[in-house]
Amino acid sequence: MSITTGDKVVLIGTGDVGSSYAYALVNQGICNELVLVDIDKEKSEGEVMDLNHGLVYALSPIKITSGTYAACKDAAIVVICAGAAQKPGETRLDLVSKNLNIFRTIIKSVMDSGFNGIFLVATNPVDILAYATWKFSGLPKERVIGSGTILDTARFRYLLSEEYNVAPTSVHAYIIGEHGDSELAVWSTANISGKLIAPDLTDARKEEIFVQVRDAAYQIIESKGATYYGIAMGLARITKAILQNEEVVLPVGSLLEGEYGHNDVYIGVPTVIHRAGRKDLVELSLNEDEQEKFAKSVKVLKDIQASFWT
Ligand SMILES: NC(=O)C1=CN([C@@H]2O[C@H](COP(=O)(O)OP(=O)(O)OC[C@H]3O[C@@H](n4cnc5c(N)ncnc54)[C@H](O)[C@@H]3O)[C@@H](O)[C@H]2O)C=CC1
Ligand SMILES: CC(=O)C(=O)O
Repeated sequence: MSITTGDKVVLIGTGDVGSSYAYALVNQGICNELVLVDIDKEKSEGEVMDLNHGLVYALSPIKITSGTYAACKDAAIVVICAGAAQKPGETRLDLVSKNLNIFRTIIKSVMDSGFNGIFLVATNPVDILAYATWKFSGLPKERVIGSGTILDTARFRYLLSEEYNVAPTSVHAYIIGEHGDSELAVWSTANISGKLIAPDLTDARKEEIFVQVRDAAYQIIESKGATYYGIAMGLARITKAILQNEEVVLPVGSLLEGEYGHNDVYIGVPTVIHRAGRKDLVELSLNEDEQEKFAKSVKVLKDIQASFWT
């Protein structure tokens, strides 16, 4: 059966991340139908009311309702932001057991609806949960995408744009690996308009910038309790790339099948995104140090996978 067309999006989980994503979708005119689902129905209904009250000022018309899993049947994309979030001092990986259990129920409910579209997963630990979504749904890998390092890469590009006083869009640089503590910056290819950045910066400065990226979530959670605007805009960007068949390269969570020398793991790598979901992966030419760090990041994720899937 061919993939569902149209541009209906169903959002599961309307907490801080989900509601910010919905707000970004409406403001950017990315889809024409949005259904909000949450175990806390009152919360999703409240979000729907609030969003609808801004519609007269929205970029383009959009129908926003709250609903049940039945709404997934003809959805082009189901975006999952449901589940527990980190509390101060917790890592993303600390959430794994709780959120895996939630995902078992959610993915079954979505698939039972007759869903035939693309999953986009944001809940943490996002790489493990994207892998779980792929396993639980039985959908082809192309149709299960994690948010991967879309946010970490945006943080990296922002910090470099501040360092060099250029727009973040003119900085071409990637964070790859786990969306979490074992991620890495690909300094060897980072550039501004083709000019390599690495030779310009001392090792100490590079490390400082990387640590700011890696630990940004901890800092924001400590100061305001949660992070949501950055990821919401990243999710909106991925949604737009899918619905508009952009074939743009974005650093998302994709299944590796031999790329970068690894297999059977969802992890953040530059990936071509189009209307059928994920297309090819872009294999960056990593130097030896980056290859080693990437392998360590893969191992962190695979060790966790091994404790849930034998
Ligand atoms: N991938 C990324 O880069 C980022 C991921 N996140 C992750 O996103 C997730 C959501 O974070 P927040 O929105 O801040 O949390 P939140 O606590 O504000 O919202 C979670 C929502 O999920 C709902 N929910 C829980 N169980 C459910 C179920 N079984 N079915 C449907 N809905 C259910 C809750 O009612 C709540 O509305 C967390 O896991 C967080 O770590 C957060 C920021 C960045
Ligand atoms: C919470 C989280 O995953 C982030 O802000 O990176």
